[in-house]
Amino acid sequence: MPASTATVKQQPDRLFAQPLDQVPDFVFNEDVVRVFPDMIKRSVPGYPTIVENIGVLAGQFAQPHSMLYDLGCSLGAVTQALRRHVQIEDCRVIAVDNSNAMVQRCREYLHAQDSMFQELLPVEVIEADILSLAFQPASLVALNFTLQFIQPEQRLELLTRIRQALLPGGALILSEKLRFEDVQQQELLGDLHIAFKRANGYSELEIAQKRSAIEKVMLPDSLEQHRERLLAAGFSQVVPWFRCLNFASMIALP
Ligand SMILES: Nc1ncnc2c1ncn2[C@@H]1O[C@H](C[S@+](CC[C@H]([NH3+])C(=O)[O-])CC(=O)[O-])[C@@H](O)[C@H]1O
Ligand SMILES: O=C(O)C(=O)Cc1ccccc1
Repeated sequence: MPASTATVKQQPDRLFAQPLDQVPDFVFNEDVVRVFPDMIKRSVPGYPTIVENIGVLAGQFAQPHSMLYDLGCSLGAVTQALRRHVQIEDCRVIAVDNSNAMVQRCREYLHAQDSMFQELLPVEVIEADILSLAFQPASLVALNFTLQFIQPEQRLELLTRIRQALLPGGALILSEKLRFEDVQQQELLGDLHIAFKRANGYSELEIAQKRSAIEKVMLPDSLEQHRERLLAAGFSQVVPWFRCLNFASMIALP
């Protein structure tokens, strides 16, 4: 499908604009898919910079005859960036998400990318739970704002399995919203994030309703928790490479 046909299905995010009697828990369904590119750009400070630079970083870590994983790929923004930046022999991108609505639209967008550019890395989009995935030897794994949606007690095991699949010289790139142990820091960065959303056109009602929709399903950790868990999973080094307000991205080396 040409990109123009695909993009008309995108809409501005007004999902929480009307008052709701009860705000349901956030799910990645068809309604979210329609507004997702707008939602994530207006909600996550630095998102476009992070996505593009994951492609650039991948160019340094990707190795011939290995897999590049995009875990919790949503509409495949990271997969597209990987394919823009990595041209290495016998590399394949494996994009995984457990939302059927996301996976369907992701495949459409990747077909559009295929029709516009030649010699892109082959890609496979899999609808699956990343917790039950058998990883093949990988030189790059991206968890771009996905770990925060995994049950906290399952995070260490997932990271351990990713670590075991990583080849020497490869990397995990982990991007997350951060929580802060210090009450004042939490309040300041939380308020600044709200100011970011307001500046991007969200009303107080939209901000409040979205907050209650995600509070039980998206559970951020602190930078210290991330570092300690990554080391416990067997990574040797954790290097934060991007930070904007309460959002950060780290490179974890095997
Ligand atoms: N257990 C799971 N297995 C597979 N997928 C999952 C699971 N849990 C959640 N997801 C998927 O993880 C994605 C999280 S969004 C990632 C953005 C993307 N990386 C981007 O760079 O645009 C982040 C956000 O919306 O803040 C959703 O598509 C879920 O369906
Ligand atoms: O909207 C928020 O407040 C967030 O923290 C980020 C987000 C972005 C997209 C879906 C769910 C959460």
